[in-house]
Formats: sequence, structure tokens, C-alpha cells
Amino acid sequence: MTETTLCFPRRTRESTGESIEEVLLIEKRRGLGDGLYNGPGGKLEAGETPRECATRETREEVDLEVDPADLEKAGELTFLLDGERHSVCHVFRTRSFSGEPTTTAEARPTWTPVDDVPYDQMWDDDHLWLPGVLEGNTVVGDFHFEGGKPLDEAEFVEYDLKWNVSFDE
Ligand SMILES: COc1nc(N)nc2c1ncn2[C@H]1C[C@H](O)[C@@H](COP(=O)(O)OP(=O)(O)OP(=O)(O)O)O1
Repeated sequence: MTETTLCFPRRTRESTGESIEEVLLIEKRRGLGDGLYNGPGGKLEAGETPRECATRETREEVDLEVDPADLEKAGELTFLLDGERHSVCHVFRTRSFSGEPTTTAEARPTWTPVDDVPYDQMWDDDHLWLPGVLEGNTVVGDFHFEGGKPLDEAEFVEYDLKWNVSFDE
């Protein structure tokens, strides 16, 4: 069972008198979920906390600096494959970052209006939990996939969600 992270940087952009709420998404260019839109993130390395992992992955994937202490835990998602726990993903959001997101070999970043998130080009479970997370809620979820590895070729079959949970981290 693997622990992973996702980080969703947020900003409010002013444009011709309008405030536009945006989230930084990446188009993943390799690895699990290649070709899908997601937040920056990846697997925890030995000795790393989820916050440290989210910070490192955001730097490595899009060259954006976030401080682990500025990350707000927004979700804990368990992905099950054929009844076995495949991975647990710690989801963070933040409005505090420095630098400009940059395309790397791993990811192509795009500031995306929260009303225009391309759920049809994301993992099948994302439309169930990401809108609530982008509205400021917290969530714990179990997502069941079937059909064998890799996870991104398996079929999403069912889920269970609990909203507005508290996280100690
Ligand atoms: C199953 O649904 C998923 N939804 C979303 N939104 N994100 C997911 C799902 N399953 C996995 N992920 C995320 C979790 C991680 O951020 C990445 C996968 O990370 P992994 O580490 O396995 O893949 P790589 O980026 O190739 O590896 P590195 O850690 O070496 O960067 O997908």
C-alpha cells in the first residue's frame, strides 16, 4: 500500500473588474495517470511527511514553492483495487505559494477557473470530491476500482464519502 499526495494551489485573479477563482492543475506527462489533469503530487519518500511530499512534488513537477506549514489538509482518499488497498492519497490546498508554475518533463501546469475544471479529462472519481474540496470542505473517501493493475486502466465501480471531517495533521 502506497501513500501519495495531491496539492491544489488556489488564487483569485482580477480581470476587467471581475474576480475569477482559479486552481492550478497539471496535465500529467508520465507515470500513473499520464495524460490526465490533476493536482501536482506523487508518492511519499522514506521519512517524509505528507506535507513534505506535497511540497517536494509541487516543486519537482511545476517549480512552484509551497511551505508545508501553509498547506491545509482537505482530504484523505483511499483507492482500492480488486478489494485491496492500493493507495491512500493526502489532499492539500493552499493560497500561499511563490514563483511561477513552469512546465517540466513530468507535468504541464495551467491555472484553471474552478467553474471550468475538465472533469471529463480527469480520474473518474474526481468529480465526486474535488468540487467540494475547491469549495472549502474536507472529505474522507473510499473509491473502489476493479480489473487489475494498473489503476488507471481499472474500472471505477463504487465509492463512499464522508464530508466535513477534522484532520489532526
Ligand atoms: C484513482 O483516482 C485518483 N484520482 C486522483 N485525482 N489522483 C490520483 C488517483 N489515483 C492516484 N492519484 C494521484 C496520486 C498521486 O499524486 C499520483 C500518482 O503518483 P505516483 O507517485 O504513483 O506516480 P508518479 O507521479 O509516476 O510517481 P512519482 O512519485 O515518482 O512522481 O496520482
